Amino acid sequence: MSDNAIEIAGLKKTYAATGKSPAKDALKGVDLAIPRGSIFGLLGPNGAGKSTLINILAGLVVKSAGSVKIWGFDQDENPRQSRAAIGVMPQEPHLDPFFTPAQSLDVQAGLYGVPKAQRRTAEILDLIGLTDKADAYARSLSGGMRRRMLLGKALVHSPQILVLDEPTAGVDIELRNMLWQNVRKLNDEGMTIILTTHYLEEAEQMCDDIAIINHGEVIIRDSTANLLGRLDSKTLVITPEQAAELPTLPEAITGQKLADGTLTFTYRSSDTPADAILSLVREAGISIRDVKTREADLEDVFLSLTSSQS
Ligand SMILES: Nc1ncnc2c1ncn2[C@@H]1O[C@H](COP(=O)(O)OP(=O)(O)OP(=O)(O)O)[C@@H](O)[C@H]1O
Repeated sequence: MSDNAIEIAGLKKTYAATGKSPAKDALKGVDLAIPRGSIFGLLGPNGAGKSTLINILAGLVVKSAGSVKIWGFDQDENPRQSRAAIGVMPQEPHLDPFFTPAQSLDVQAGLYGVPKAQRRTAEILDLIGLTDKADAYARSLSGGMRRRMLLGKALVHSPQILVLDEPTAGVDIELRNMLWQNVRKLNDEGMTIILTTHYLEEAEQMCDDIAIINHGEVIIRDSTANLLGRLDSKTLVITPEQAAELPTLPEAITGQKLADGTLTFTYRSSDTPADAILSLVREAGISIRDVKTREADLEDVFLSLTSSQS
């Protein structure tokens, strides 16, 4: 059996033309393998095709071409098994107005054919911190609690793979922390996690591997560590003792004077030692009050890869 949780080959999706909008190739032949046990980030600008990909995995959108294997089960040949292996936490909280949280989880488990004796309602309510709301009226749940329910519902059938579509968009810090703690815990217990997020700092902290999608294609897929190593650019941030102008710089160094008088120097650490910049600054007669360095982060990598394509 393969070591991949997900194997996607030649995946295409064309949304048919409607009224005035022409047909849209949302995925143009995606190949992607997601290792078992990993936390995998699917990133990309708006409209890149991330939701389309996730919705195909979730069985909500029908692909136009290609193959999708979930936990080794081909979606077309073994639809039931492939669906049982994956749980999806969608973006939008939606409320089951007639069910309490406990009932709602129970109904969801029923939809997945989980026998009563194997239902984990109490355990899931505890995980998502809603034990004391188990029997509350649905309408009394806050927006944050409704989000928690989305996570709970994605877990009722004990899937091997959990997909989170923008789980922290617009949520407060407490809920964000709770979500990430749960993601780490589930991953430590062996669950494969796939997530999309617009917060690149979060992806940098959480994900072992990352794929960046742009215009319906995977433009890069690598470990987070390798991606960060791709740009060996560094920035030296200097606060001068007195107001100072940027000195004349060689081509390999890009300088900027910020509104607060701080001078920044961006350079490739493999070509230019920081000392060369400090010498240039001193030779220009600038005395240094403070100096800091900043490494390239995932945002820099993301922009360098996607901006050349748009
Ligand atoms: N149901 C649909 N019918 C027609 N076109 C669609 C449909 N859903 C998405 N698209 C188009 O397909 C492309 C990919 O959209 P998708 O929602 O997958 O991107 P995304 O990367 O998830 O973006 P976002 O981060 O904004 O959610 C976009 O151009 C979008 O307008």
